[in-house]
Amino acid sequence: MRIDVLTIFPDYLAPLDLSLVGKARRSGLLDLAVHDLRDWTADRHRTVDDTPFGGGAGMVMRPDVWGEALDAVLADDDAGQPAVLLVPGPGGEVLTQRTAEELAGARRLVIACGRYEGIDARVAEHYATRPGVEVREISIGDYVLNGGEVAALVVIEAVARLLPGVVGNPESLVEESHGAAGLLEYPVYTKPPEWRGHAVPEVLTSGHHGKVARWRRDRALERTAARRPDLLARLAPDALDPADRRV
Ligand SMILES: Nc1cc(-c2cccs2)n[nH]1
Repeated sequence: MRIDVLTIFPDYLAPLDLSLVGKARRSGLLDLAVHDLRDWTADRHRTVDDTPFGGGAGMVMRPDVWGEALDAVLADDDAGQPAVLLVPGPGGEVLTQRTAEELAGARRLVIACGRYEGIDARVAEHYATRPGVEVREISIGDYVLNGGEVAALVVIEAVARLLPGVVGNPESLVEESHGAAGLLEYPVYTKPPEWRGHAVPEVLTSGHHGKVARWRRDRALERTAARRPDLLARLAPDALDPADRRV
């Protein structure tokens, strides 16, 4: 997968050199480039914004600069791959694990990080008509950030970890919260067996794999019912087996 990020704060994306995403880039599993939007400005001051038509506070990001940048980035591809143009914003579709799974299936993501009061609306309008480009505005939650860079980091991590080969044990993707099982994850423990008077649940040290699996499933169901009953309601009817019903 190829991901291009356009931003006026490239250093905000420095964490993408670290940990699993950094490893995926170095191993070639993920081709990720961060671009400084100001490289496509034409004036001495490298201006990317201007006052809003209709008045009001703040500044709006100029369509001409974004147009030059996006044309250049979209044109730079090996075989005319279709691209998803992601525009982070509080008014977008809220990112869920399902969205991340969908995006992980894309060949290319281009992420346009807005700042100020946002990007001129004609940019999204224009690229939505571009063959081979799908425009999606993405929110990472119902709160307001100062720019799209943090949202880009969240989207990239949620997507990159789903790419084959990025996480060591793909099985762990099934039982994590919001994973394929559709439940919250069960509680986990490691050594020492007793810590400050708290013992590890005996079943986990019994060596009885069937009982451990049942215990974990029960805890995941209990947690989901207590904290996120909405997730239980969404489960496919056949996702719960008779043994689950007793939780
Ligand atoms: N979820 C979310 C995204 C955002 C912003 C993206 C770009 C500017 S503000 N705020 N909240």
